[in-house]
Amino acid sequence: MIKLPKQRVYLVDGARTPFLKARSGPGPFTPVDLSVQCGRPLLARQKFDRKALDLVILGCVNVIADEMNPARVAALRLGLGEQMVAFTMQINCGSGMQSIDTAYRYIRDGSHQMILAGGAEALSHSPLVLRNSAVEWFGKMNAAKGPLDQARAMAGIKPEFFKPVIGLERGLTDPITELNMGQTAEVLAHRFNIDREMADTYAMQSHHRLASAQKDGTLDDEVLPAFDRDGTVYDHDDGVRPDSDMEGLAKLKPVFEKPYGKVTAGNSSQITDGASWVILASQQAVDEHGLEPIAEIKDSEWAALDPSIMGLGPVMSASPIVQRHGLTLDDINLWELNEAFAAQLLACLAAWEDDDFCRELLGMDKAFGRIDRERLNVDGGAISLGHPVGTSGNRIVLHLANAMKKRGAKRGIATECIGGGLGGAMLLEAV
Ligand SMILES: CC(=O)SCCNC(=O)CCNC(=O)[C@H](O)C(C)(C)COP(=O)(O)OP(=O)(O)OC[C@H]1O[C@@H](n2cnc3c(N)ncnc32)[C@H](O)[C@@H]1OP(=O)(O)O
Repeated sequence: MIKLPKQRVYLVDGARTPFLKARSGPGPFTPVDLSVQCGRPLLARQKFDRKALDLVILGCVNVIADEMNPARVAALRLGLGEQMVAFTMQINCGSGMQSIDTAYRYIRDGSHQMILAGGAEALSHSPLVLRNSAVEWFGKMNAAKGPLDQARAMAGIKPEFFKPVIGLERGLTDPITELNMGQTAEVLAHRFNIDREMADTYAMQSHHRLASAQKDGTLDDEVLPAFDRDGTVYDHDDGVRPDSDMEGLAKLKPVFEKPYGKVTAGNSSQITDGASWVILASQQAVDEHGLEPIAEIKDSEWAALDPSIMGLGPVMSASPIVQRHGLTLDDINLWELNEAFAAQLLACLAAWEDDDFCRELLGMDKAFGRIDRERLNVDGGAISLGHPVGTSGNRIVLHLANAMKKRGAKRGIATECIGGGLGGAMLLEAV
């Protein structure tokens, strides 16, 4: 058997679009448009020739019909040439991290030197799935020959045809448990006693942190403006509410469990469009092209758990990484834990502090420990900037690398929960 050399893998640069809140209709950009919008300026600022890239991988949950394999469509629109191999990955909210992990493993194992790995999602363009009777009716309409046939087919129209089976909830219901993602957060709020005040306090902090990062220029290299065909410029994450306060948050009614639930529009991640790319390179590519890495990727882990408590995916995936490196939670200087819901994130923190949970699910003899809140999601997260599901995993790795560099942090973990009962985590180290 051929044994390939293990190479060190570096994150050398990355960028994303602003995250744009999905409003009533389709937003200005499709997943590929978003990928091209941030991919073009990202590649333009590199020293290396585009031909030095070996592969393009893109995570995307809701692929749209005229952009099948969006990775390849984006690669061609980015001018990466007909020879560029490009594939798309789907593992729900883990898609954008899975693209980085796959790139990391290819480079580490020696088969590739430099890979463009991204995530793209336009939730405002999510396909509407119609019931079979409606699809049959559209088929008859299409096949109708002549006005009489058409009139006959038209007469069969029913109002129910216009009610999608999967519609504006955008595929956010788990098919096995039939729980909406928000309901899984309610399960965790109940299990770990997360009350409304705790969830709202966390949500308010997310908005304040993002607002301050936007103001002080922290995101300037990371978030590149996007331009639509009318010349409108989109230059910031537009879901942020800098003036968010406890009074306003407290007025919101629970959305997923009425009337006593804890999860509201204010303490949930937002439905958003956005894309993100990172460039990963081997030591050889770094030396050859004179690149300046931001961080080194040291390890990754995927975990599976009961879909109804999928929100604990970060605990199940990040813990084994910390353990196998002989570290404690306190040795991790920065955390990016995707804010699917405030209650879900707080439940993860509570689980790590819970003797019973750590015994039962992590096989430890007591609680793992406490994560310092000042090291967690330091510049906001999906509650304030939104959660384009196929993109977020990519964004949190990119932002973790940038935040580690800015703050001189030695180690960081990016981790997220994944609908369907999975979790993903990556360990980064300063270079
Ligand atoms: C594995 C995983 O990652 S699972 C997670 C996957 N993602 C999800 O499940 C998405 C979860 N989020 C959602 O489904 C949606 O955001 C919902 C259903 C919770 C809310 O949807 P919407 O009602 O469209 O939310 P919207 O952001 O428009 O807020 C509704 C109202 O709440 C109020 N509101 C929202 N945030 C705040 C806030 N911080 N302060 C005060 N009021 C607020 C506003 O009044 C707003 O209406 P307005 O802006 O028109 O005045």
